[in-house]
Amino acid sequence: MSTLLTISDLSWIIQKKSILHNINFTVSKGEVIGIIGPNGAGKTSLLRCITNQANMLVSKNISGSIKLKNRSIRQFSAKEIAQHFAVVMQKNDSIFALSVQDVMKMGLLPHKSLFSIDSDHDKAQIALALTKVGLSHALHSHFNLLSGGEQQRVLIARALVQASQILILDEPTNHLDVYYQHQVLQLVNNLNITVIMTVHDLNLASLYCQRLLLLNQGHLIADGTPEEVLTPQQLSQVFGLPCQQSIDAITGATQVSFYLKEHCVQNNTQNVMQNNRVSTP
Ligand SMILES: Nc1ncnc2c1ncn2[C@@H]1O[C@H](COP(=O)(O)OP(=O)(O)OP(=O)(O)O)[C@@H](O)[C@H]1O
Repeated sequence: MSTLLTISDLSWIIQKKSILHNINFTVSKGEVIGIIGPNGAGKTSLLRCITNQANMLVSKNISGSIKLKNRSIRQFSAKEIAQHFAVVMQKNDSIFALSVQDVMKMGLLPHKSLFSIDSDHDKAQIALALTKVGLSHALHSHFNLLSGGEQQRVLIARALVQASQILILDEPTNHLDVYYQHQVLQLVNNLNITVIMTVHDLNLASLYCQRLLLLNQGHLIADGTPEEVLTPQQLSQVFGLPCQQSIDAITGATQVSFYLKEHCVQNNTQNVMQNNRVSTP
């Protein structure tokens, strides 16, 4: 697999606090990577650096390098970045006193020249993407009148029409009910493009990501398959709760569960200890 992104010695300090500390990893074409870790670990900050939001890599507080196809990301124009990355972040700007159709059209902008007219192909792309996220009926709805979950699905559909090589998603399952959590992550998996996303739900991350990066306090603690990263020892240390790892009987995926000691039923605990990998912080 060819390397798309190379992150080397990436560090970011704000007000003497280390937000990201000496991060190193590469991303190969076609990988689906989940970034996991507790609140404040630096997950969103890492995504922001990778996509060089607001040209932030020029900031003197950020050191190290990010290369896209062997070229420093600092050398890419905003339009080139948008051609390579489709980004759905958690905090959206106030663009959304718009119809769903207008929000979707914004996904086509990186590939268009100024004043170019919408083609039938564009309209078909928008309709297809909305159908994929179950919102074909919402084309003429006001974006800001949709529920949080529906808005999230529109933004993912907008990223789909952008047809970029790398999809960056910050908590894509936020606001989604369990049905759409699986729908959206399955959809993302079936795109056959490179995906980097932050995910809070470790079991969803395990099911849908082939590789996980575990961050804690700005440090990259582990990088590997779900089975390698979701170890009870690592997770109980990072999240501060006892943790057990098991294999899901239906999916065969590595799964983890956390619990408080107060919630353990004595006999069950002994069985669990015997059958599964368990660790306490
Ligand atoms: N612009 C900023 N100014 C000051 N501190 C910041 C800034 N951006 C991020 N931080 C701090 O950096 C740390 C990492 O934040 P970040 O949003 O990347 O964490 P996260 O892992 O995505 O958290 P969450 O799971 O809660 O979304 C936090 O302590 C946050 O307060």
